[in-house]
Amino acid sequence: MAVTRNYYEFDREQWASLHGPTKRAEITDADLQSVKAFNDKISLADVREIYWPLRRLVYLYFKNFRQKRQILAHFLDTDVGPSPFIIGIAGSVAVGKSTTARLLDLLLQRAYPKLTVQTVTTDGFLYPNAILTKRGILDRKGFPESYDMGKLLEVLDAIKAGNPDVLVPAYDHQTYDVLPDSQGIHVRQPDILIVEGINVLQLPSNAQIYVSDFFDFSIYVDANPALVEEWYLDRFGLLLDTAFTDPNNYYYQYAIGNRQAAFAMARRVWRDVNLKNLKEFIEPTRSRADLVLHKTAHHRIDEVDLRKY
Ligand SMILES: Nc1ncnc2c1ncn2[C@@H]1O[C@H](COP(=O)(O)OP(=O)(O)O)[C@@H](O)[C@H]1O
Ligand SMILES: CC(C)(COP(=O)(O)O)[C@@H](O)C(=O)NCCC(=O)O
Repeated sequence: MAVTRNYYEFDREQWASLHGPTKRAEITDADLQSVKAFNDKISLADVREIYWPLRRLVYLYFKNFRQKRQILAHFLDTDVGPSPFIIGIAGSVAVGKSTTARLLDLLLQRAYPKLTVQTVTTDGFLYPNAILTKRGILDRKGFPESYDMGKLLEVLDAIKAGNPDVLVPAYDHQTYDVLPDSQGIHVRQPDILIVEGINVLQLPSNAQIYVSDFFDFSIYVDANPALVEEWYLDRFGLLLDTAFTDPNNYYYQYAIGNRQAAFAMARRVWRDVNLKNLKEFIEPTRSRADLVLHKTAHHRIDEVDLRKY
């Protein structure tokens, strides 16, 4: 293990050895199959070698968090009430944040069935298209000014304070717009909450409080932007053949039109919007994460960096 800057750096083999003593008892082959079912492209080797140690680390931090809450209650001689352990997951558009979030969610639930785990994404905090259009920033979707960060902070505050039912707005990639509140997600005092989004480690200037102030653990999913572009275009190609063929879809015109023109448009969107956003606003937040999962070709994780302090 090499220690550099503020991180311990592990290659894949070193990280895989940190699975802990109970690894085999906790997860069965049937569980692995259910992981596979949720995304058939997930490598089971990644689950064993990367996600089992990660789940163990998260659980150790979770136990420590609970102990600290008990100490606080003891000190104050009062019931401090429930408060979730919150995990933030950041990284580029299409790097695999939501896949990482869902996988970690599933593995935690499998290993610790008495705990409740919920996952939310921050894209529901984008301003509606009508507002973005009015402000002339529809082509800046995903950039800091396209999110209602005040609302995100309020919602996280309510969740962290143990509010029994907090509504998290949702985003629909189909219509390319935020959904009405009736279709939001209700966060109901989970033990662990995973919050995934490109902006979760950002520090907006003049803010008094940051999203990451609510996190007890944070992960940055990292990869070479040239690879992420490939994954973005792969996903675009898949959607072109499936979701985009729905006439209500924002990209429907491309699904029924010339395929080459559609890909040319997707490459432009990648270059002018998502890559620009990655370089200017997302990548600079990497050094704030507690853990960096670095991916190479085919989403294979080849290095894990763990923050020292
Ligand atoms: N570990 C993985 N193995 C294989 N494919 C993956 C993996 N993680 C993500 N993908 C694929 O990469 C694309 C982007 O992943 P996604 O989780 O949707 O990214 P994000 O939430 O960061 O935009 C999707 O097509 C997804 O199926
Ligand atoms: C809604 C998003 C900003 C969020 O990204 P995600 O959480 O899916 O990684 C992104 O998917 C997006 O729509 N970007 C704008 C440019 C584009 O159409 O890709």
